[in-house]
Amino acid sequence: MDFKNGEDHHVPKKIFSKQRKAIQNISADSKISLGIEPTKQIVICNSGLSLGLLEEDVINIFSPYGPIEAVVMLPDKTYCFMAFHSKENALQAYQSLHGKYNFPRSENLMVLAFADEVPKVTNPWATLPRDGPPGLIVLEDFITSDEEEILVKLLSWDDPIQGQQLKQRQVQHFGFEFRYGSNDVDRQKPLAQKIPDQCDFLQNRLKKRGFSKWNFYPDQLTVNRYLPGQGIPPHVDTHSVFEDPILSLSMLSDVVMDFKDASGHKIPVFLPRRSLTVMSGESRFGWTHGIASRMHDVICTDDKKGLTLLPREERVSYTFRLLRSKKECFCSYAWLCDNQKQNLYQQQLDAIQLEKQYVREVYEEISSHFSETRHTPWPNIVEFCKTFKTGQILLDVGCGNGKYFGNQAENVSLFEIGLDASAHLADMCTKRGVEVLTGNCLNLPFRSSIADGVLCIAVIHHLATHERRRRAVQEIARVLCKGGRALIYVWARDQRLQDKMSTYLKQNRKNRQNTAIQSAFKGDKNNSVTGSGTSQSENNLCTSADSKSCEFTGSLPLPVHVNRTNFKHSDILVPWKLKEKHRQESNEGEQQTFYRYYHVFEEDELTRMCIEIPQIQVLETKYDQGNWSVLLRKLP
Ligand SMILES: O=C(O)CCC(=O)C(=O)O
Ligand SMILES: [Fe+2]
Ligand SMILES: [Zn+2]
Repeated sequence: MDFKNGEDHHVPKKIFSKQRKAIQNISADSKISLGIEPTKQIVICNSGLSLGLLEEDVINIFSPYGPIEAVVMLPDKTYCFMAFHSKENALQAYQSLHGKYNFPRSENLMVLAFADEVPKVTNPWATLPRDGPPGLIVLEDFITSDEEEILVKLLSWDDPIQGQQLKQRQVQHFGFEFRYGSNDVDRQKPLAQKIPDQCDFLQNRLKKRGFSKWNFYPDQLTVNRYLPGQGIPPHVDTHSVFEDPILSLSMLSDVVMDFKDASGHKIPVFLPRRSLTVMSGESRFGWTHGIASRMHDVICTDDKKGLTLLPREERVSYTFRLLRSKKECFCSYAWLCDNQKQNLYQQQLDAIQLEKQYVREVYEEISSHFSETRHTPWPNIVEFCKTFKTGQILLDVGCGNGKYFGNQAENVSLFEIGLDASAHLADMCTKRGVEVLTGNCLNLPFRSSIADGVLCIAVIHHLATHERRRRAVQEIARVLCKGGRALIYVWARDQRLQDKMSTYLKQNRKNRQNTAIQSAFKGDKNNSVTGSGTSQSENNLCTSADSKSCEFTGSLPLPVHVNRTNFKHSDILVPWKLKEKHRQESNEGEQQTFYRYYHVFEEDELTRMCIEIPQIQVLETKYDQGNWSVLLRKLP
C-alpha cells in the first residue's frame, strides 16, 4: 500500500475524503500534526467520548494489534487518540480497521489517521472544569429519596395538567404559563393551577442550608421531563420576566448542564439527582444553560484517573421562578438581555420613525423656503472643492439645493453628483441642470470605490442613533476610492468655543446688540453651514433666548430647542417657521411651525465615530462656526 498517495483499493472512496477533511479539522482543533504517513500514534477521527466511545472500547478494538501505550479520551470531542509501542503495530491496526471497522449500532466505518503525538493529558479529570460559572451553586442531596418520589408522583404525564409536548421534552406549568413562542408569561392570566403545596418546604430547606438571603417565594413553576437522549437547547431564562435567582431541582437522573458565556466559553456542570441548582448573578444573566440531547454524559471515573460515560435515565426537573414586578432588566449582560436587545431594536424603529416625520417629511414641506435661504457657500467647503482635478468625481451626499455644485477651481471640470432625501430639493437641482438623485445616505446608490471626493454637509446630525450616524460615514468610506477624501460637517452642541459665540448665536437679536455683526452675515442669512433653523428670516428669530430654555412639550417626542440659543440637549427638535408665501394651504394669520430633528455633536464625537471605521483616516478635525468638521481620507 502506498500511503503517500493514500491508495488502498479496499477502502471505500468516500472514506478518503472523510479522512482528508478530518485531518484538516482535527489538526486545527488539537494542534497536533496528523497525516497518513505511519507513526505509532493513531487518531480515531470519527468517534470519541461525545459519541459514546469509551476508553475500554478503544482498548478492546486496538489491543489485538499489539501492546497499547496510551489512550487519550477528550471530554467534548468526536475524536480520540491512542498510541502503540511500535509503528508496525499501528500500521497493522490501520490496515485492518481504517474504512473497514463498523462501529456498533451505527452505519459508520472507522476513519483513522496517524498522529505525530497524542495530547498530553496525564489526568483526564483535569480536562473537565471544576468550577461552574460565577453565581452558580449546586446543593447536593437537597431532597431525600422519599421527597423525590412524592414530587415525581405528583404529576401525571399521560394526562398533564397544564402540559405540552415539546420537540425534545415534556413540560407542565404552574402559577403562570411560560409561553415558548414569546419567551414570556402573561401576567394578566395566572393559571388556576398553583405551585403544589408539596413544594412549600423550599424556603425552609434553603434557610437550613444557609441560604436565607433568598427569601424566595416563587410564583411560577415549570416542570420538565426528559427521556434519555432528550435535552433543552441553550437559553437564558428571560431576563425581563424572572427575578434572580432561578432554582431547579433535579430528579430521577444525574445530568450534565452546559453553561456558555458570550465568548463561547463552555463549562459543563454536573447536576446530580436530588440536587438543587441555584442560578444567580452572572450565571443567571450572563451565561446560557442547556442540556445536550444525548444518551450519556462524560464524567470522571470514581478513581478520578480517567473519564467515562454516564448513561442518562428519565429525568424530571422542577424549575422555580419569581415573576418580576415590572418588565425590565438593567443587567450588564446586554447580549443575553431581552430588555436591552428590545431597546436596541425599538431604538432603531423609533429612529426611523423620527427621521421620517421630523426630517424627511419636513424638508419636503419647507423645501422652497429652505432653498431660498441657502445661497452662500461656506469658504472652507469651497476650498475643499477646489482641490479636485478635471475628470474627478465629487459626490455631495445630502446636497440640498446644490449650492456646492460648480465650486471647483478655475479651468477644472469635475463630475459632480448629488444625492438628497428630499425629492423636491433634488428636483430643484435637476432643473438647474445638475445631476442629483433622491436617496438615503445610509444606502448610497453608488458602486464602491468610485468617488475621488465626498461632501456631506449638515446631514449626519439628522440621523437619530449613533449606529445610524456611524453607518452613514461607513457608506461614505465605501464609495470613496483609495486615497479619496471626504469632508463632513455637523452641527456642534457647543455654540461657543473659547467664549466666542458662533454666528448662529450672534444672530440672536439680543446677542446682536452686544456683538459687532460680521460682514459675512450680510451675504447669507444663514451663515451657518448647517441646514439648521439658522436660515430663518430675522422676524422669526426667537428674541427671548435666555429667558426660555429648551422644553419638553408632551406632544412632541423630544425637547424643542429655542433658536439662537446654546443647546441644552444633544437630541432636540429645532423649529422652522414657514414663511407665509411658501405655505401650501394658508390658514390666515396662523404661523406654521415645523420641527426638525437634530443630534448636535459634542467635541470629538464626530472624530471618534470616524476613527471607529477601519478603512479611513481622519486628516483634520475643525470647529467651524458652530459646526464640527472632519476631513477624511480612505486608506490606500
Ligand atoms: O431541566 C432543568 O434543570 C432546566 C430547565 C430550564 O432551564 C428551563 O426550563 O428554563
Ligand atoms: Fe432555563
Ligand atoms: Zn438583562
